[in-house]
Amino acid sequence: MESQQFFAGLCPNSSLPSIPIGKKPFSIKLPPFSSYPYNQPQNLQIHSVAYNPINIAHKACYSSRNIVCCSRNISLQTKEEGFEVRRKKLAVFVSGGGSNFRSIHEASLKGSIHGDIIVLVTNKTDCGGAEYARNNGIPVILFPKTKDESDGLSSSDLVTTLRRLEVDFILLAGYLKLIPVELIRAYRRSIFNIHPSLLPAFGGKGYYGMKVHKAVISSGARFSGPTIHFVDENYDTGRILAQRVVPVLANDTAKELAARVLREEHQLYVEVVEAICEERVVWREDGVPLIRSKENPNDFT
Ligand SMILES: Nc1nc2c(c(=O)[nH]1)N[C@@H](CN(C=O)c1ccc(C(=O)N[C@@H](CCC(=O)O)C(=O)O)cc1)CN2
Ligand SMILES: NCC(=O)N[C@@H]1O[C@H](COP(=O)([O-])[O-])[C@@H](O)[C@H]1O
Repeated sequence: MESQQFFAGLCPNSSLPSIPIGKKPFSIKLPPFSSYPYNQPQNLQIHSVAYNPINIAHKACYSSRNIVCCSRNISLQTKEEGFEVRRKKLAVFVSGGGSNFRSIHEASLKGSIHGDIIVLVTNKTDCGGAEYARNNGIPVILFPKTKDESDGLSSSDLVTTLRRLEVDFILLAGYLKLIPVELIRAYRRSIFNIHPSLLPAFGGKGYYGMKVHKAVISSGARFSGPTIHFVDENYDTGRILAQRVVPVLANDTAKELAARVLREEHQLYVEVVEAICEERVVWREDGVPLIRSKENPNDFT
């Protein structure tokens, strides 16, 4: 089978070449992989090596049925072949009711998300999300430190704490403060946000909660829906990873539209976090992130 070489979002090196658009990436047959410096599980097929013309570094790209990973020392296995991708550690950031946080937590407990929420971060320790965390034994961290909240963590202390907890991914779910550049640099391609409109429309500073839905209705837009994107230094400008569309009805109130979008958010975020934890996020050559289908490894959304 000719291998397709996509590069899992977990690969530590952003200079990895990704798939050329519309072209099969070149590959060569591997030398006997016993000479490989990678600790490969014996049962995996190594399909090819993608030589990175830029730095001549080469990475073993190997795949099992569902997941391709280009890795240094990440032992990759799939459930179907009796193997297990490492279970991921998640931090969720909230400022309000936390319904997305609850959906993700329930999916983790049910087992569909191959990861655990090990800490909740919030700027409002009395919000609904923080209360749910306390009721479910999830530690709560106050961030950021402000003049009113002096016992909040500083950005550097938050990075240190999340690193010590070995957090793999950060999920923003209704968090209303700007994530500082220190955290973004410490968790490159590992911070995600859900926004309640079809970005890039109706995003940016001032666009949060009901303000978004009111703007959508006022604009006359006929469709809306949630967007999940990577987080960069600015509000809502990171690479889009997933979207869902819902209709905007002629007589919709902002509350009715918000409820319709939120129902989609709960499903979409769980699906995306499942993919993140199963290392099914891959990067197209032009920098667009895609999600590899669990059922058919040749399908991407
Ligand atoms: N560095 C980033 N930080 C955050 C992002 C991001 O994409 N990059 N996303 C936001 C979430 N968000 C939209 O999805 C968002 C949240 C809040 C605001 C906003 O305008 N906030 C107000 C303050 C609101 C408050 O304190 O009650 C403001 O900054 O004036 C816009 C978009 C999370 N962080
Ligand atoms: N711009 C950020 C933003 O508006 N996020 C939105 O806040 C709500 C949080 O609900 P929840 O606390 O019930 O998950 C969600 O609708 C989310 O899209």
